[in-house]
Order: sequence, then C-alpha cells, then structure tokens
Amino acid sequence: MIGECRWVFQCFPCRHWVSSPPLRPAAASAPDTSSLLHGQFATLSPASNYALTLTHTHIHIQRLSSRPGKEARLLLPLSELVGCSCPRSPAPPLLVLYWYPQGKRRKGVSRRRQVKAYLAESRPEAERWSAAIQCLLREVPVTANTGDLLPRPRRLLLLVNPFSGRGQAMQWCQTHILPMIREANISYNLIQTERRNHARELIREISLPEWDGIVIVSGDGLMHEVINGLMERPDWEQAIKTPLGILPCGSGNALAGSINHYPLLLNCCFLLCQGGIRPMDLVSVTISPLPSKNSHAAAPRRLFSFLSVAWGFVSDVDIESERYRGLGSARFTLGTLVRIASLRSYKGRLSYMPPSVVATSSNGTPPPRRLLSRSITEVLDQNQNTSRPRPHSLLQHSSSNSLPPKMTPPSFSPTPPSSPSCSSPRSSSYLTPRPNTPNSTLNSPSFQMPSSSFNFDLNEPAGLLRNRPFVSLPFDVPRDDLLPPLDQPLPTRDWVTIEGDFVLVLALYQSHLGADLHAAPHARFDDGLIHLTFVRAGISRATLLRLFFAMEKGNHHSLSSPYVSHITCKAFRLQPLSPRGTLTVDGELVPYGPLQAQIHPSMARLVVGDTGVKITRL
Ligand SMILES: Nc1ncnc2c1ncn2[C@@H]1O[C@H](COP(=O)(O)OP(=O)(O)OP(=O)(O)O)[C@@H](O)[C@H]1O
Repeated sequence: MIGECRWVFQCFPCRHWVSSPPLRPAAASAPDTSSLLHGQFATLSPASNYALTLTHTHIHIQRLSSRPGKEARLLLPLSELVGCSCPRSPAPPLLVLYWYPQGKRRKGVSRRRQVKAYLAESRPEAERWSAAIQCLLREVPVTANTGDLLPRPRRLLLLVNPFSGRGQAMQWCQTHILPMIREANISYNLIQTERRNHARELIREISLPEWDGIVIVSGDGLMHEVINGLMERPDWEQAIKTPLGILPCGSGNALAGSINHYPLLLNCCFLLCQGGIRPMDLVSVTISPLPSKNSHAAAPRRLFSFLSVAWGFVSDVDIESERYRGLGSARFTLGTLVRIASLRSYKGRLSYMPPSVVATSSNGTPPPRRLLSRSITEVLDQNQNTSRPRPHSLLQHSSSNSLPPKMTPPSFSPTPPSSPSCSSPRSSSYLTPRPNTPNSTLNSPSFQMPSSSFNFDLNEPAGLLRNRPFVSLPFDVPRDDLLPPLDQPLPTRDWVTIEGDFVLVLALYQSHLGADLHAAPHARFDDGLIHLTFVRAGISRATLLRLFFAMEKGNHHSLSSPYVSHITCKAFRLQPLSPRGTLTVDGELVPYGPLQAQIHPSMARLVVGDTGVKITRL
C-alpha cells in the first residue's frame, strides 16, 4: 500500500542508493490506492528518477530526489489517459503514456495532449506496465499473465465526408483524429465518401462482424445515411446494433452536441476512444412518395431517423442556409435572421399520441380506453375573425392526465392571444378547438394526398435531392404498431389533433438540434419519447428570436407564450395543408406531403464515451 511506505531505490543510471520521502496519494481526489504495480523508472531529459505506482484508477508518479523538497508528485487519472505504448526494439524500453487532461474553456470540454515517457529497467517490465494499463482502460481484469491476455485491438470503420461543414474533415483526421486513435491502440480503416449515398450503399454491403464500430467523421447527414444503410440490410436487426460513433466535422453537429454538450473535436475523439456505449432510440418515418407521372405506382416510403423531423421555420432555415455553407455553423444564425425578417406560416394538421397511452399497450394488446383520454380536433374557424379562447381545460385535462410527471403539458394560453401581431405571417388566424365529433377530421374517411400538395422541387437551392435513389424499406419491419397506414384515418381515441397555421413544427429525439441549440433539454438517447415543439402563427418576431436565444442555454421551456407548445409523444402525424413548404428528416429534405412517425426505443447503439451511464464498451 502506498501512504505509509518509502522507496529505497538505486538511482539509475548512476547506481547510488537513495531513500524517497513518504509516498502519499495526492489529496485532490480520493483515488483507489490498492496498488497493482510498483516500479522505478527514469527520464533522460531532464535526467530524473521516478517511482510509479499503478492502481485501478490512477498512476501515481513521484520524482525521487536525494535532496529534500525536490521531489514532486503527479496523480494521473486513468480516465484522462487515452492509451499507452511500449515501442519495439531497438527503441529503449520506454513506457509511453498519452494523457489528455481537461482544459478550461467557456463552452464545452477542451483537452490538450501531453505525452509522458518513462524508461523502465527492462523491456519485460515496460511491457508488463503497458499491458496492465491497457487492460484497465478496457475494463479487463489485470492478472499475473496480463501480457498474454491483452484484448485484441478494437477495429473501427471511419467514414469521412471530405465536404462536410467547411470541408476540413480530412485535415482534422490527419491532425487530431488519427493520431489519437492510434494512441488508443485502435485499428481502423478510413473511407472517404465520394458522393451522396455512397456511405449508405457501402453499409448495405459490408461484412459487419469485422468491425467493432462505425464512426462518422462528418455531420448528421452522413449518420442518417449509415443508419438507413444498416436498416436496409437483410440482417438489419443485428446490423443496427453495431455501435455508431460521430466526430463532429459538419455544420450542425446535433448528435455530437447531444453526446457532448458543445462538441469540441478533441474531446469527442477522446470519448470515442473510451468507447462507452448507450442504447439510442430511432424513429421510423413514413413519408409521402416522390411525385410520379404514374400516380398509381407511388407508395409512401419509410426511413429511419435518429434526430428530427422539421417543418416550417426550422427546415426552411436548414435548407435555405445551405448557400452560406462556407460560414460553418454561423450559417444557421444568418439563416435564422433572414427567415425571421420574412416570417412565414403554413397551414396544417398535427396529430400526436401522448406517451401514457402506449405504456399500457406495449404488449401488443390494444390500450384500454381511459376515462379522460379523448381525441381533440382543433379546427381553424376561418369564418370568424375573432380569436376565441380554446377551452384549454379540455386539452390540458386530457394531456395532463395522460402524461408522465416529467412531461410538460402543452403551454396553451389561458386567455386568447391579443390582437394579431404586426409581424404575423401571411394569415394570422387563431385556433378554435372543437372536440372530436363523428364528422370531424379524424373521423373523416382517409385524407387524400392531392398531387398539388407535393412540392418536391429538384431544383431546391440545396439541390439535396439530386441523384438520390430512395430505397424502399420493407414496410413491415419493424412494425409501426401505433400507426395506421399513412392514407388511413387515425384512430378516434387517444390521439390529439391540432389544425391551424403553424410557424414551425419540430419533432426532436436528441437533446440538441445543433451544437449550440439545446432544443429538447429533457431528451435522453433512450427515453422512448419524441419531443415535439410547435409554434403557431401569430407569434411576434421578437418572441421567436427570444425562443431561439433561450434555446442556446436550453431554458426556452420557461419562456411563456400562448403560441409555443412543448409536448412529448410516441407517435405523430403531420399533414401539411399549404401547397408549398419544406420538410426535413435529420436535416435532409424529403418530399413535401403528409408524413407520420413512431418511436422505436433503444433500437440502435451509440458510442458516448464515459458520459452518462454506459451499458457496455467497444
Ligand atoms: N463526397 C461527397 N460529396 C457530396 N456529398 C456528400 C459526399 N459525402 C457525403 N455527402 C452527403 O453530404 C450531405 C451532408 O453531409 P453532412 O451532413 O455529413 O455534413 P453537413 O451538412 O456539413 O453537417 P450537418 O448535417 O451537421 O449540418 C450528406 O447528406 C451526405 O449524403
């Protein structure tokens, strides 16, 4: 045990005997002091002798000096070590430690690299230390013959989009990512994507058992491709369990922001090397078919989403700001200001299923009818120019009885909004709620998907849809058991429907919508919930701007506005009624038209490092 003992050591290379001061663990933290290895090492420049002690959590490093007061201690937490090595002969028997202590920054966790090299008395000694440290980093028990039982190096497939963000992904690979991955003793293959959908096609074909994980060195768009590539495989059920990691080189970097709350590349890479894995929910999204001359051939299609579905303001900014891509993440700020200056609203119908409805039906049996659960349709009363207060008690009653305690019920105004704001978009009309009646929208025969409602412009500014062959997934796997087919009406109970003019509808299942946008602060990777925010027409530009500013810190839920609602749900359906608009899934443009989505809890696995509770390791 250290704490009471002294080292009596023979200084090498000069070989005279010296007694060390008492060895004590540093007081800063309370490390596990049960030592696994002790040893004497030296550094050559400056020439010094060191006593090293390895415990389960730290390496204690003490400089040995015959002169009192000249000894120095360093407590190196293993949690800050990315790896270690023992260079092969003819190099001297060195133990090299790659240390990435946290630095201080206003935003996010920064790290700086420090390399510490200690000369061991013999090569077997250096190798013994190196093996023991690697085992501890991989959470493998350290035994007497650890050297023989070293786990095989992890193998990662790195997919790099050289054009993501400001086009620096390859450069950052060379300067930051690959050096750290090598230091972590991870073997890798790096593939640069050559075109849109390249990663998707590749992932459909490759042999997955060869890889311990797939790492996206890009933005969220490439992650979307990889997830859908995995889901298009015949072995999708197993394939989608392949751990997925992301290193933020895009402009939005929402997923990296959710892992990392302001993702700085070096810290993200460090977490990736640590390798802790968590389950992640996916959302199955059924979208309208591509417009086709042969309207009979067109069938709704399905894709899998890990981040968001957006309609209105958010998707407009995302797509329109493509032209400012050179600005990096600032493109979203500029895009937001431009869109706020010319605020638009869109007519539509949003239906959602609150979470508690599903809790009782997860075994496949239909949920029992609850006393207070009822469908509500809010329809726009265009004939009356007065804004009537919605009977908020009805919806809140229904919602608050069907939501778990964590949920925020929709924040509807107890009083009608005052006069329409001067900034209100095209038509500022207020919602008049009406309980579901046999004749109301939900009970009506299936809605039609009029071809005129599609606005699938191949010449959109982003040109995002060009050359994108959508692959139809088999419709029945995994089954969307909460949703009827897209062209069928929703059930009349357990669903809430709102119809009117919307500025935006955003369904998010990660905490961040961008590195800087903490848009769903309560969201967790595997909470089994879709976090739905909708903003209705009539909101002033100033309030909308305040909403986005508050989102940066994640405290926008406390911003009270009768036009802004935050709810959670398990499934939703969105029926745009305006003839033109923009819909995105994970930031990617999809055909404009009706769309519906359902959460599939914990379907994928995400590499999160040691943040939060990990379930396993790479
Ligand atoms: N070599 C390539 N050339 C052109 N497009 C590519 C290439 N490789 C991938 N893509 C496509 O580029 C799109 C955008 O990439 P990605 O989302 O990774 O970066 P980003 O848009 O900068 O980041 P974010 O989504 O975080 O804003 C992806 O949908 C992907 O399909």
